[in-house]
Amino acid sequence: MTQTSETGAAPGGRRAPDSDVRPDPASPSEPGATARAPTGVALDDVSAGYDGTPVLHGVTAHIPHGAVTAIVGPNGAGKSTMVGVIAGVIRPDSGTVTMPAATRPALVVQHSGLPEQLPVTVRDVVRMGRWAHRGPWRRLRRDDHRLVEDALGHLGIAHLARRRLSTLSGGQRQRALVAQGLVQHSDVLLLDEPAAGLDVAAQDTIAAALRKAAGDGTAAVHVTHDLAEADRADHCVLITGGRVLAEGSPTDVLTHEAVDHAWGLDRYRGR
Ligand SMILES: Nc1ncnc2c1ncn2[C@@H]1O[C@H](COP(=O)(O)OP(=O)(O)OP(=O)(O)O)[C@@H](O)[C@H]1O
Repeated sequence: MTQTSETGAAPGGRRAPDSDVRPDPASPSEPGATARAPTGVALDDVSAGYDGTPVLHGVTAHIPHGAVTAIVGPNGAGKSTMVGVIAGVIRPDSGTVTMPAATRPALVVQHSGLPEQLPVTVRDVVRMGRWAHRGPWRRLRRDDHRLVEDALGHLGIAHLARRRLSTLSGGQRQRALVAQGLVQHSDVLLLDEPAAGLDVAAQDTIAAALRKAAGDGTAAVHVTHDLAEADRADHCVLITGGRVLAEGSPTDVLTHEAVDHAWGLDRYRGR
């Protein structure tokens, strides 16, 4: 049984016969399910890329539940590709991704990836997050509406709920997208550079949302270039050149030596 068949492949994403995305039978995923096994998402020797060009090379990593995980690395390291593989929108060429049974990871991309004139309000965008449970354009239930209003509140955008998304600032849009990710109540929440270009208040709001999701038992993952923010995560994966350079607690991973090596700064030392 695989889960990627439900999610489809991203443009250029391919699936090889020896790749697999496996449900973890030990862990439930429906909202309200509380007895999550402390397993998380496991990537085992995953290779993936685009149109025959490899990007990830034998990535093995563990994304724990009930924790905030930061994925860091230089530009082009493969962070978004790794998140895409976990989300199931990029099919591995080989290797396995194991996650809780029936989980549909919630993926939040950057606001800059949205069509400029999308004719939807902020509340519409957040409601769409419930489609994972109800189906597209289906009538939402009272519980769904409550979750939507809660998420609008958590992200500090309740007062913007009736505004068209296209009329908002970048930071406000990003908050709406994170709210959409939150209401999916997935076991696995993936935010790709959620705080890029945002002010300190917006960054704090999104960090708090990640922390809350982790507190609810979710594997809350964010890609970030902010090493101070990564340092506040519970778990950190440092990748460079499509390979995991280090994984573990931020203190263990984000050493001067590892950071210098990953970003190629060691060649500037000693000048
Ligand atoms: N849709 C795509 N088609 C082809 N190549 C791609 C695609 N998306 C990314 N790549 C390539 O894959 C490599 C890794 O890209 P990826 O976006 O995963 O890196 P990243 O670590 O997230 O980078 P950044 O920090 O710059 O966002 C890069 O060389 C990039 O050019």
